[in-house]
Amino acid sequence: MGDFGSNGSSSSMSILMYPWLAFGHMTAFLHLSNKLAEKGHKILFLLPKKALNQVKPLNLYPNLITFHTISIPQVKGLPPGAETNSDVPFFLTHLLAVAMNQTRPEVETILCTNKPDLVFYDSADWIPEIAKPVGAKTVCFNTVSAASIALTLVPAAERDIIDGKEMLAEELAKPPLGYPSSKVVLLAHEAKTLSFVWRRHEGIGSFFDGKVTAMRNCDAIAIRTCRETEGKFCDYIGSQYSKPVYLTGPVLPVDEPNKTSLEPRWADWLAKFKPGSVVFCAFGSQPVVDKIDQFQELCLGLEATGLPFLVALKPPSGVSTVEEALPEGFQERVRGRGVVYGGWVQQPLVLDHPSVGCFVSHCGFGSMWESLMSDCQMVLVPQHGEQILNARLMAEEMEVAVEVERGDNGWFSRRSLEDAVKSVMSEGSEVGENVRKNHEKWRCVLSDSGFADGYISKFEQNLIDLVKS
Ligand SMILES: O=c1ccn([C@@H]2O[C@H](COP(=O)(O)OP(=O)(O)O[C@H]3OC[C@@H](O)[C@H](O)[C@H]3O)[C@@H](O)[C@H]2O)c(=O)[nH]1
Ligand SMILES: [O-]c1cc(O)cc2[o+]c(-c3ccc(O)cc3)c(O[C@@H]3O[C@H](CO)[C@@H](O)[C@H](O)[C@H]3O)cc12
Repeated sequence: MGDFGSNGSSSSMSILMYPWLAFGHMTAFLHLSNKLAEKGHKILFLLPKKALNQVKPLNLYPNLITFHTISIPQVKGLPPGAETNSDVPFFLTHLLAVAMNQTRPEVETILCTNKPDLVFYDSADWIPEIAKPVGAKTVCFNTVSAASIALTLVPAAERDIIDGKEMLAEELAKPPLGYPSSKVVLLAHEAKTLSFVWRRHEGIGSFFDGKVTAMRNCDAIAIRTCRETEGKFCDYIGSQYSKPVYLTGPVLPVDEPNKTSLEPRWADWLAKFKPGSVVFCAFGSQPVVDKIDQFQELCLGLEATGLPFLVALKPPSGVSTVEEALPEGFQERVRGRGVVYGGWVQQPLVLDHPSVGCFVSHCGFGSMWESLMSDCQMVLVPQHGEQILNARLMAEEMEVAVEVERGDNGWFSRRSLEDAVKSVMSEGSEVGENVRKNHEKWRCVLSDSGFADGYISKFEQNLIDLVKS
Protein backbone atom coordinates (compact mmCIF):
# COMPACT_ATOMS: atom_id res chain seq x y z
CA MET A 1 0.00 0.00 0.00
CA GLY A 2 3.13 2.16 -0.22
CA ASP A 3 2.87 5.50 1.52
CA PHE A 4 -0.93 5.46 1.71
CA GLY A 5 -2.25 7.28 4.76
CA SER A 6 -0.77 10.61 5.67
CA ASN A 7 -3.45 11.87 8.08
CA GLY A 8 -3.27 15.35 6.57
CA SER A 9 0.51 15.72 6.31
CA SER A 10 0.59 16.75 2.63
CA SER A 11 -1.70 18.41 0.08
CA SER A 12 -2.58 14.99 -1.33
CA MET A 13 -5.27 13.34 0.79
CA SER A 14 -5.46 9.64 1.52
CA ILE A 15 -8.99 8.30 1.31
CA LEU A 16 -10.42 4.94 2.28
CA MET A 17 -13.60 3.87 0.47
CA TYR A 18 -15.93 1.13 1.70
CA PRO A 19 -19.15 1.06 -0.34
CA TRP A 20 -22.25 -1.09 0.16
CA LEU A 21 -21.79 -4.54 -1.38
CA ALA A 22 -23.72 -3.78 -4.58
CA PHE A 23 -22.30 -3.06 -8.05
CA GLY A 24 -24.38 0.11 -8.51
CA HIS A 25 -22.76 1.48 -5.33
CA MET A 26 -19.21 0.17 -5.91
CA THR A 27 -19.23 1.55 -9.45
CA ALA A 28 -20.33 5.00 -8.28
CA PHE A 29 -17.67 5.02 -5.52
CA LEU A 30 -15.04 4.02 -8.08
CA HIS A 31 -16.05 6.74 -10.54
CA LEU A 32 -15.68 9.24 -7.70
CA SER A 33 -12.31 7.70 -6.75
CA ASN A 34 -11.15 8.27 -10.34
CA LYS A 35 -12.12 11.94 -10.14
CA LEU A 36 -10.25 12.37 -6.85
CA ALA A 37 -7.22 10.42 -8.10
CA GLU A 38 -7.16 12.71 -11.16
CA LYS A 39 -6.51 15.51 -8.65
CA GLY A 40 -3.65 13.56 -7.09
CA HIS A 41 -5.37 12.00 -4.06
CA LYS A 42 -4.70 8.41 -3.00
CA ILE A 43 -7.48 5.92 -2.59
CA LEU A 44 -7.63 2.58 -0.82
CA PHE A 45 -10.78 0.83 -2.07
CA LEU A 46 -12.28 -2.03 -0.05
CA LEU A 47 -14.46 -4.54 -1.86
CA PRO A 48 -15.36 -8.24 -1.80
CA LYS A 49 -13.09 -10.66 -3.66
CA LYS A 50 -15.59 -11.65 -6.35
CA ALA A 51 -16.33 -8.02 -7.25
CA LEU A 52 -12.71 -7.26 -8.05
CA ASN A 53 -12.69 -8.55 -11.65
CA GLN A 54 -15.76 -6.54 -12.60
CA VAL A 55 -14.70 -3.31 -10.88
CA LYS A 56 -10.95 -3.34 -11.61
CA PRO A 57 -11.23 -2.39 -15.32
CA LEU A 58 -12.95 0.85 -14.26
CA ASN A 59 -9.83 1.98 -12.36
CA LEU A 60 -8.26 4.72 -14.49
CA TYR A 61 -5.47 5.49 -11.98
CA PRO A 62 -3.95 2.15 -10.84
CA ASN A 63 -0.95 4.08 -9.49
CA LEU A 64 -3.21 5.98 -7.06
CA ILE A 65 -6.21 3.71 -6.52
CA THR A 66 -5.40 0.45 -4.75
CA PHE A 67 -7.92 -2.32 -4.23
CA HIS A 68 -7.98 -4.29 -0.98
CA THR A 69 -10.25 -7.32 -0.90
CA ILE A 70 -12.36 -8.01 2.18
CA SER A 71 -13.60 -11.44 3.22
CA ILE A 72 -17.38 -11.41 3.48
CA PRO A 73 -18.35 -13.89 6.22
CA GLN A 74 -20.90 -16.62 5.58
CA VAL A 75 -24.04 -15.67 7.46
CA LYS A 76 -26.76 -18.25 8.14
CA GLY A 77 -29.55 -17.86 5.60
CA LEU A 78 -27.44 -16.27 2.86
CA PRO A 79 -26.74 -18.30 -0.31
CA PRO A 80 -23.29 -19.97 0.04
CA GLY A 81 -20.51 -17.72 -1.26
CA ALA A 82 -22.75 -14.62 -1.42
CA GLU A 83 -20.63 -11.46 -1.45
CA THR A 84 -22.70 -8.82 -3.23
CA ASN A 85 -26.41 -8.22 -3.56
CA SER A 86 -26.35 -9.66 -7.09
CA ASP A 87 -25.95 -13.00 -5.26
CA VAL A 88 -28.83 -12.37 -2.87
CA PRO A 89 -32.61 -12.15 -3.37
CA PHE A 90 -34.02 -8.76 -2.36
CA PHE A 91 -35.84 -10.09 0.73
CA LEU A 92 -32.52 -11.37 2.18
CA THR A 93 -30.60 -8.10 1.69
CA HIS A 94 -30.58 -7.48 5.46
CA LEU A 95 -28.45 -10.63 5.91
CA LEU A 96 -25.85 -9.18 3.56
CA ALA A 97 -25.84 -6.10 5.82
CA VAL A 98 -25.26 -8.45 8.79
CA ALA A 99 -22.31 -9.98 6.91
CA MET A 100 -20.93 -6.53 6.13
CA ASN A 101 -21.16 -5.59 9.82
CA GLN A 102 -19.03 -8.63 10.67
CA THR A 103 -16.19 -7.22 8.55
CA ARG A 104 -15.75 -4.43 11.13
CA PRO A 105 -12.65 -5.91 12.87
CA GLU A 106 -10.88 -6.34 9.49
CA VAL A 107 -11.73 -2.78 8.47
CA GLU A 108 -10.59 -1.48 11.86
CA THR A 109 -7.19 -3.13 11.39
CA ILE A 110 -6.88 -1.57 7.92
CA LEU A 111 -7.78 1.83 9.35
CA CYS A 112 -5.26 1.57 12.17
CA THR A 113 -2.51 0.50 9.78
CA ASN A 114 -3.20 3.15 7.15
CA LYS A 115 -4.57 6.13 9.09
CA PRO A 116 -6.32 7.79 6.13
CA ASP A 117 -7.41 11.43 6.18
CA LEU A 118 -10.94 10.54 5.10
CA VAL A 119 -13.23 7.52 5.02
CA PHE A 120 -16.14 7.29 2.56
CA TYR A 121 -18.94 4.81 3.28
CA ASP A 122 -22.68 4.48 2.79
CA SER A 123 -24.01 1.42 4.60
CA ALA A 124 -21.40 0.53 7.21
CA ASP A 125 -22.84 2.92 9.81
CA TRP A 126 -20.15 1.98 12.37
CA ILE A 127 -17.38 3.59 10.30
CA PRO A 128 -17.40 6.88 12.30
CA GLU A 129 -16.82 4.92 15.56
CA ILE A 130 -13.64 3.33 14.23
CA ALA A 131 -12.45 6.25 12.09
CA LYS A 132 -12.51 8.91 14.82
CA PRO A 133 -9.83 7.25 17.02
CA VAL A 134 -7.38 7.24 14.09
CA GLY A 135 -8.07 10.89 13.31
CA ALA A 136 -9.93 10.29 10.04
CA LYS A 137 -12.92 12.42 8.99
CA THR A 138 -15.95 10.55 7.66
CA VAL A 139 -18.16 11.20 4.64
CA CYS A 140 -21.43 9.32 4.14
CA PHE A 141 -21.54 9.23 0.32
CA ASN A 142 -24.98 8.49 -1.10
CA THR A 143 -25.14 7.07 -4.61
CA VAL A 144 -28.93 7.26 -4.76
CA SER A 145 -31.05 10.31 -5.58
CA ALA A 146 -31.46 13.09 -3.02
CA ALA A 147 -35.23 12.77 -3.57
CA SER A 148 -35.27 9.15 -2.36
CA ILE A 149 -33.26 10.04 0.74
CA ALA A 150 -35.46 13.09 1.44
CA LEU A 151 -38.66 11.02 1.22
CA THR A 152 -37.70 8.17 3.55
CA LEU A 153 -34.30 8.52 5.21
CA VAL A 154 -34.48 11.72 7.24
CA PRO A 155 -35.35 12.02 10.96
CA ALA A 156 -38.81 13.43 10.09
CA ALA A 157 -39.60 10.17 8.23
CA GLU A 158 -39.36 8.09 11.43
CA ARG A 159 -42.35 5.73 11.85
CA ASP A 160 -43.69 3.93 14.90
CA ILE A 161 -43.86 0.24 14.13
CA ILE A 162 -46.11 -1.52 16.60
CA ASP A 163 -45.15 -5.13 17.40
CA GLY A 164 -43.67 -5.73 13.98
CA LYS A 165 -47.04 -4.98 12.30
CA GLU A 166 -46.68 -4.10 8.60
CA MET A 167 -47.60 -0.48 7.82
CA LEU A 168 -50.51 0.34 5.54
CA ALA A 169 -49.64 1.46 2.01
CA GLU A 170 -51.26 4.89 2.64
CA GLU A 171 -49.06 5.37 5.68
CA LEU A 172 -45.93 4.33 3.77
CA ALA A 173 -46.76 6.81 1.00
CA LYS A 174 -46.98 9.83 3.34
CA PRO A 175 -44.05 12.22 2.75
CA PRO A 176 -42.34 13.57 5.89
CA LEU A 177 -43.22 17.06 7.17
CA GLY A 178 -41.61 19.73 4.98
CA TYR A 179 -40.81 17.37 2.07
CA PRO A 180 -40.27 19.74 -0.85
CA SER A 181 -42.16 18.18 -3.80
CA SER A 182 -45.71 17.18 -4.65
CA LYS A 183 -44.62 15.47 -7.89
CA VAL A 184 -41.76 13.25 -6.75
CA VAL A 185 -43.97 11.09 -4.54
CA LEU A 186 -45.35 7.56 -4.54
CA LEU A 187 -48.91 6.31 -5.05
CA ALA A 188 -50.19 4.03 -2.30
CA HIS A 189 -49.69 0.79 -4.27
CA GLU A 190 -46.14 1.87 -5.18
CA ALA A 191 -45.32 2.75 -1.58
CA LYS A 192 -45.73 -0.91 -0.61
CA THR A 193 -42.23 -1.43 -2.03
CA LEU A 194 -40.99 0.86 0.77
CA SER A 195 -42.06 -1.45 3.59
CA PHE A 196 -38.49 -2.83 3.75
CA VAL A 197 -37.28 0.63 4.87
CA TRP A 198 -38.84 0.51 8.34
CA ARG A 199 -38.99 -3.29 8.86
CA ARG A 200 -36.91 -4.34 11.88
CA HIS A 201 -34.44 -7.23 11.70
CA GLU A 202 -32.85 -8.96 14.63
CA GLY A 203 -29.42 -7.64 15.44
CA ILE A 204 -29.33 -4.76 12.96
CA GLY A 205 -32.61 -2.90 13.35
CA SER A 206 -34.18 -1.40 10.24
CA PHE A 207 -32.74 -0.02 6.99
CA PHE A 208 -34.06 3.37 8.18
CA ASP A 209 -32.16 3.08 11.51
CA GLY A 210 -28.94 2.17 9.69
CA LYS A 211 -29.12 4.99 7.16
CA VAL A 212 -30.13 7.64 9.69
CA THR A 213 -27.28 6.54 11.99
CA ALA A 214 -24.88 6.63 9.03
CA MET A 215 -25.88 10.19 8.17
CA ARG A 216 -26.15 11.44 11.78
CA ASN A 217 -22.70 10.26 12.78
CA CYS A 218 -20.63 11.28 9.75
CA ASP A 219 -18.74 14.58 9.52
CA ALA A 220 -20.39 15.41 6.18
CA ILE A 221 -23.06 13.97 3.93
CA ALA A 222 -22.21 13.69 0.23
CA ILE A 223 -24.66 12.96 -2.57
CA ARG A 224 -24.00 12.03 -6.18
CA THR A 225 -26.26 14.70 -7.59
CA CYS A 226 -26.36 18.35 -8.57
CA ARG A 227 -28.31 21.43 -7.48
CA GLU A 228 -29.76 21.93 -10.94
CA THR A 229 -31.75 18.69 -10.74
CA GLU A 230 -32.23 18.15 -6.99
CA GLY A 231 -31.31 21.36 -5.14
CA LYS A 232 -34.48 21.51 -3.02
CA PHE A 233 -34.10 17.89 -1.87
CA CYS A 234 -30.47 18.49 -0.88
CA ASP A 235 -31.40 21.57 1.14
CA TYR A 236 -34.10 19.58 2.92
CA ILE A 237 -31.64 16.80 3.82
CA GLY A 238 -29.11 19.37 5.08
CA SER A 239 -31.73 20.98 7.30
CA GLN A 240 -32.94 17.61 8.61
CA TYR A 241 -29.43 16.56 9.66
CA SER A 242 -28.08 20.06 10.45
CA LYS A 243 -24.85 19.34 8.67
CA PRO A 244 -23.13 20.12 5.37
CA VAL A 245 -24.28 18.31 2.26
CA TYR A 246 -21.54 18.17 -0.37
CA LEU A 247 -22.54 17.48 -3.96
CA THR A 248 -20.26 15.58 -6.33
CA GLY A 249 -22.28 16.24 -9.49
CA PRO A 250 -23.11 13.32 -11.83
CA VAL A 251 -19.63 11.67 -11.58
CA LEU A 252 -19.68 9.84 -14.86
CA PRO A 253 -16.61 8.33 -16.48
CA VAL A 254 -15.17 10.69 -19.08
CA ASP A 255 -14.63 9.61 -22.68
CA GLU A 256 -11.06 8.42 -22.53
CA PRO A 257 -9.23 8.65 -25.87
CA ASN A 258 -8.11 5.02 -25.49
CA LYS A 259 -11.21 3.75 -23.72
CA THR A 260 -12.33 0.18 -24.28
CA SER A 261 -14.61 -0.27 -27.24
CA LEU A 262 -17.93 -2.03 -27.44
CA GLU A 263 -17.66 -5.81 -27.81
CA PRO A 264 -17.63 -6.56 -31.56
CA ARG A 265 -20.60 -8.93 -31.30
CA TRP A 266 -22.82 -6.01 -30.18
CA ALA A 267 -21.10 -3.32 -32.25
CA ASP A 268 -21.50 -5.44 -35.41
CA TRP A 269 -25.07 -6.44 -34.64
CA LEU A 270 -26.16 -2.85 -33.87
CA ALA A 271 -24.42 -1.56 -37.01
CA LYS A 272 -26.97 -3.45 -39.13
CA PHE A 273 -29.72 -1.01 -38.18
CA LYS A 274 -30.59 2.58 -39.10
CA PRO A 275 -29.23 5.38 -36.87
CA GLY A 276 -31.38 5.95 -33.81
CA SER A 277 -33.70 3.01 -34.53
CA VAL A 278 -32.73 0.35 -31.94
CA VAL A 279 -34.39 0.08 -28.52
CA PHE A 280 -31.93 -0.93 -25.77
CA CYS A 281 -33.32 -2.30 -22.52
CA ALA A 282 -31.36 -2.99 -19.31
CA PHE A 283 -32.37 -3.00 -15.65
CA GLY A 284 -29.11 -2.54 -13.74
CA SER A 285 -26.89 -4.89 -11.82
CA GLN A 286 -29.47 -6.59 -9.60
CA PRO A 287 -32.13 -9.16 -10.59
CA VAL A 288 -35.19 -6.91 -10.71
CA VAL A 289 -37.92 -8.44 -12.85
CA ASP A 290 -38.99 -11.11 -10.37
CA LYS A 291 -42.05 -12.38 -12.15
CA ILE A 292 -41.78 -14.40 -15.32
CA ASP A 293 -45.09 -12.90 -16.59
CA GLN A 294 -43.68 -9.37 -16.35
CA PHE A 295 -40.50 -10.49 -18.08
CA GLN A 296 -42.62 -11.88 -20.89
CA GLU A 297 -44.83 -8.75 -21.11
CA LEU A 298 -41.63 -6.75 -21.55
CA CYS A 299 -40.43 -9.00 -24.37
CA LEU A 300 -43.83 -9.02 -26.08
CA GLY A 301 -44.17 -5.24 -25.74
CA LEU A 302 -40.82 -4.75 -27.46
CA GLU A 303 -41.79 -7.23 -30.16
CA ALA A 304 -45.01 -5.28 -30.75
CA THR A 305 -43.14 -2.00 -31.36
CA GLY A 306 -41.84 -3.48 -34.63
CA LEU A 307 -38.45 -1.86 -33.85
CA PRO A 308 -35.12 -3.65 -33.51
CA PHE A 309 -34.18 -4.24 -29.87
CA LEU A 310 -31.40 -5.45 -27.60
CA VAL A 311 -32.40 -6.53 -24.09
CA ALA A 312 -29.78 -7.24 -21.38
CA LEU A 313 -31.61 -8.62 -18.35
CA LYS A 314 -31.00 -11.17 -15.64
CA PRO A 315 -33.40 -14.13 -15.70
CA PRO A 316 -36.54 -13.73 -13.58
CA SER A 317 -37.07 -15.82 -10.42
CA GLY A 318 -37.59 -19.52 -10.94
CA VAL A 319 -35.47 -19.98 -14.07
CA SER A 320 -31.74 -19.98 -14.56
CA THR A 321 -31.47 -18.58 -18.09
CA VAL A 322 -33.35 -15.87 -19.97
CA GLU A 323 -33.96 -18.31 -22.83
CA GLU A 324 -36.13 -20.45 -20.53
CA ALA A 325 -38.25 -17.41 -19.69
CA LEU A 326 -38.96 -16.22 -23.24
CA PRO A 327 -42.55 -16.37 -24.54
CA GLU A 328 -43.38 -19.25 -26.87
CA GLY A 329 -42.26 -18.75 -30.46
CA PHE A 330 -40.71 -15.40 -29.54
CA GLN A 331 -37.16 -16.11 -30.71
CA GLU A 332 -38.35 -17.29 -34.14
CA ARG A 333 -40.63 -14.27 -34.57
CA VAL A 334 -37.98 -11.65 -33.71
CA ARG A 335 -34.97 -13.41 -35.24
CA GLY A 336 -32.75 -10.86 -36.99
CA ARG A 337 -34.18 -7.82 -35.21
CA GLY A 338 -34.43 -8.68 -31.51
CA VAL A 339 -32.01 -10.19 -28.98
CA VAL A 340 -32.57 -11.00 -25.31
CA TYR A 341 -29.26 -11.57 -23.54
CA GLY A 342 -28.85 -12.72 -19.93
CA GLY A 343 -25.33 -11.39 -19.39
CA TRP A 344 -23.56 -8.10 -18.79
CA VAL A 345 -23.19 -5.61 -21.65
CA GLN A 346 -21.20 -2.37 -21.63
CA GLN A 347 -24.22 -0.13 -21.10
CA PRO A 348 -22.58 3.31 -21.54
CA LEU A 349 -21.02 2.13 -24.81
CA VAL A 350 -24.29 0.64 -26.07
CA LEU A 351 -26.06 3.93 -25.31
CA ASP A 352 -23.35 5.70 -27.26
CA HIS A 353 -23.80 3.53 -30.38
CA PRO A 354 -25.29 5.54 -33.27
CA SER A 355 -27.94 2.88 -34.02
CA VAL A 356 -29.40 3.05 -30.51
CA GLY A 357 -32.23 5.57 -30.22
CA CYS A 358 -34.22 4.53 -27.16
CA PHE A 359 -33.31 3.29 -23.69
CA VAL A 360 -35.87 1.32 -21.70
CA SER A 361 -34.47 1.47 -18.18
CA HIS A 362 -35.37 0.63 -14.57
CA CYS A 363 -34.17 4.12 -13.68
CA GLY A 364 -31.46 3.10 -11.23
CA PHE A 365 -29.60 6.29 -10.37
CA GLY A 366 -26.47 5.29 -12.35
CA SER A 367 -28.57 4.48 -15.40
CA MET A 368 -30.48 7.71 -14.96
CA TRP A 369 -27.29 9.80 -15.27
CA GLU A 370 -25.97 7.70 -18.15
CA SER A 371 -29.24 8.09 -20.04
CA LEU A 372 -29.40 11.84 -19.39
CA MET A 373 -25.94 12.21 -20.92
CA SER A 374 -26.90 10.11 -23.96
CA ASP A 375 -29.05 11.29 -26.82
CA CYS A 376 -31.45 8.35 -26.54
CA GLN A 377 -35.17 8.77 -25.92
CA MET A 378 -35.98 7.40 -22.47
CA VAL A 379 -38.72 5.01 -21.36
CA LEU A 380 -38.85 4.15 -17.67
CA VAL A 381 -39.99 0.93 -16.04
CA PRO A 382 -38.99 1.49 -12.38
CA GLN A 383 -39.29 -1.55 -10.10
CA HIS A 384 -38.68 -0.38 -6.50
CA GLY A 385 -39.34 2.73 -4.40
CA GLU A 386 -36.10 4.54 -5.13
CA GLN A 387 -36.27 3.86 -8.87
CA ILE A 388 -39.92 5.00 -8.96
CA LEU A 389 -38.88 8.30 -7.36
CA ASN A 390 -36.05 8.73 -9.88
CA ALA A 391 -38.57 8.05 -12.62
CA ARG A 392 -40.93 10.73 -11.24
CA LEU A 393 -38.05 13.19 -11.19
CA MET A 394 -37.29 12.45 -14.85
CA ALA A 395 -40.87 12.21 -16.13
CA GLU A 396 -42.74 14.76 -13.98
CA GLU A 397 -40.22 17.38 -12.85
CA MET A 398 -37.70 17.38 -15.70
CA GLU A 399 -40.11 16.08 -18.38
CA VAL A 400 -37.32 14.29 -20.21
CA ALA A 401 -38.74 10.75 -20.23
CA VAL A 402 -41.94 8.72 -20.39
CA GLU A 403 -42.86 6.28 -17.63
CA VAL A 404 -44.66 3.05 -18.57
CA GLU A 405 -48.18 2.98 -17.15
CA ARG A 406 -49.05 0.30 -14.61
CA GLY A 407 -52.39 -0.94 -13.34
CA ASP A 408 -53.54 -0.66 -9.72
CA ASN A 409 -51.92 -4.02 -9.03
CA GLY A 410 -48.59 -2.44 -10.01
CA TRP A 411 -48.19 -4.54 -13.17
CA PHE A 412 -47.46 -3.21 -16.64
CA SER A 413 -48.80 -4.79 -19.81
CA ARG A 414 -47.15 -5.44 -23.18
CA ARG A 415 -49.53 -2.78 -24.53
CA SER A 416 -48.43 -0.09 -22.07
CA LEU A 417 -44.79 -0.81 -22.85
CA GLU A 418 -45.43 -0.72 -26.58
CA ASP A 419 -47.37 2.57 -26.23
CA ALA A 420 -44.62 4.21 -24.18
CA VAL A 421 -41.89 3.22 -26.65
CA LYS A 422 -43.97 4.31 -29.64
CA SER A 423 -44.82 7.62 -27.95
CA VAL A 424 -41.14 8.56 -27.90
CA MET A 425 -40.02 6.86 -31.11
CA SER A 426 -42.80 7.62 -33.61
CA GLU A 427 -42.09 10.48 -35.94
CA GLY A 428 -44.30 13.49 -35.23
CA SER A 429 -45.34 12.33 -31.74
CA GLU A 430 -45.94 15.41 -29.58
CA VAL A 431 -44.88 13.62 -26.41
CA GLY A 432 -41.75 12.35 -28.16
CA GLU A 433 -40.84 15.83 -29.39
CA ASN A 434 -41.41 17.37 -25.96
CA VAL A 435 -39.18 14.94 -24.09
CA ARG A 436 -36.54 15.11 -26.83
CA LYS A 437 -36.44 18.92 -26.58
CA ASN A 438 -36.25 18.91 -22.77
CA HIS A 439 -33.68 16.12 -22.71
CA GLU A 440 -31.53 18.05 -25.18
CA LYS A 441 -31.62 21.13 -22.89
CA TRP A 442 -30.57 19.10 -19.86
CA ARG A 443 -27.89 17.25 -21.83
CA CYS A 444 -26.39 20.57 -22.88
CA VAL A 445 -26.30 21.80 -19.28
CA LEU A 446 -24.94 18.54 -17.83
CA SER A 447 -22.38 17.82 -20.52
CA ASP A 448 -20.97 21.35 -20.63
CA SER A 449 -17.21 20.92 -20.20
CA GLY A 450 -17.09 23.01 -17.01
CA PHE A 451 -20.17 21.55 -15.36
CA ALA A 452 -18.96 18.23 -13.92
CA ASP A 453 -15.43 19.59 -13.36
CA GLY A 454 -16.86 22.54 -11.44
CA TYR A 455 -18.70 20.17 -9.09
CA ILE A 456 -15.64 18.00 -8.51
CA SER A 457 -13.37 21.00 -7.83
CA LYS A 458 -15.83 22.40 -5.30
CA PHE A 459 -16.24 18.92 -3.78
CA GLU A 460 -12.46 18.52 -3.47
CA GLN A 461 -12.25 21.91 -1.74
CA ASN A 462 -15.03 20.85 0.68
CA LEU A 463 -12.98 17.74 1.54
CA ILE A 464 -9.74 19.69 2.01
CA ASP A 465 -11.54 22.11 4.35
CA LEU A 466 -13.10 19.18 6.22
CA VAL A 467 -9.74 17.46 6.73
CA LYS A 468 -8.20 20.73 8.01
CA SER A 469 -11.10 21.48 10.39
O1 LIG B 1 -25.71 -5.10 -18.39
C1 LIG B 1 -25.41 -4.12 -17.70
C2 LIG B 1 -26.21 -3.65 -16.61
C3 LIG B 1 -25.79 -2.54 -15.92
N1 LIG B 1 -24.63 -1.91 -16.24
C4 LIG B 1 -24.14 -0.76 -15.46
O2 LIG B 1 -24.40 -1.00 -14.09
C5 LIG B 1 -24.77 0.20 -13.45
C6 LIG B 1 -26.12 -0.04 -12.80
O3 LIG B 1 -26.36 0.95 -11.89
P1 LIG B 1 -27.79 1.57 -11.63
O4 LIG B 1 -27.61 2.59 -10.56
O5 LIG B 1 -28.43 2.01 -12.86
O6 LIG B 1 -28.67 0.35 -11.15
P2 LIG B 1 -28.58 -0.77 -10.02
O7 LIG B 1 -29.96 -1.27 -9.91
O8 LIG B 1 -27.52 -1.72 -10.36
O9 LIG B 1 -28.19 0.05 -8.74
C7 LIG B 1 -28.89 0.14 -7.50
O10 LIG B 1 -27.92 0.59 -6.59
C8 LIG B 1 -27.40 1.89 -6.82
C9 LIG B 1 -28.50 2.89 -6.86
O11 LIG B 1 -27.99 4.17 -7.15
C10 LIG B 1 -29.49 2.50 -7.89
O12 LIG B 1 -30.52 3.46 -7.96
C11 LIG B 1 -30.03 1.15 -7.55
O13 LIG B 1 -31.04 0.76 -8.46
C12 LIG B 1 -24.83 1.29 -14.52
O14 LIG B 1 -23.65 2.07 -14.45
C13 LIG B 1 -24.85 0.51 -15.84
O15 LIG B 1 -24.18 1.16 -16.90
C14 LIG B 1 -23.87 -2.33 -17.30
O16 LIG B 1 -22.84 -1.73 -17.62
N2 LIG B 1 -24.29 -3.43 -17.98
O1 LIG C 1 -35.78 1.90 -2.26
C1 LIG C 1 -35.42 2.94 -1.69
C2 LIG C 1 -36.34 3.97 -1.43
C3 LIG C 1 -35.92 5.13 -0.82
O2 LIG C 1 -36.81 6.13 -0.59
C4 LIG C 1 -34.61 5.33 -0.44
C5 LIG C 1 -33.68 4.32 -0.70
O3 LIG C 1 -32.41 4.54 -0.37
C6 LIG C 1 -31.46 3.63 -0.62
C7 LIG C 1 -30.13 4.04 -0.18
C8 LIG C 1 -29.02 3.28 -0.36
C9 LIG C 1 -27.80 3.72 0.05
C10 LIG C 1 -27.66 4.93 0.67
O4 LIG C 1 -26.46 5.37 1.08
C11 LIG C 1 -28.76 5.71 0.88
C12 LIG C 1 -29.96 5.27 0.46
C13 LIG C 1 -31.78 2.44 -1.27
O5 LIG C 1 -30.79 1.58 -1.53
C14 LIG C 1 -31.02 0.31 -2.03
O6 LIG C 1 -31.48 -0.48 -1.00
C15 LIG C 1 -31.65 -1.83 -1.32
C16 LIG C 1 -32.17 -2.58 -0.10
O7 LIG C 1 -31.26 -2.60 0.92
C17 LIG C 1 -30.34 -2.43 -1.83
O8 LIG C 1 -30.58 -3.73 -2.32
C18 LIG C 1 -29.78 -1.61 -3.00
O9 LIG C 1 -28.47 -2.06 -3.32
C19 LIG C 1 -29.68 -0.18 -2.58
O10 LIG C 1 -29.31 0.59 -3.72
C20 LIG C 1 -33.10 2.17 -1.60
C21 LIG C 1 -34.07 3.13 -1.33
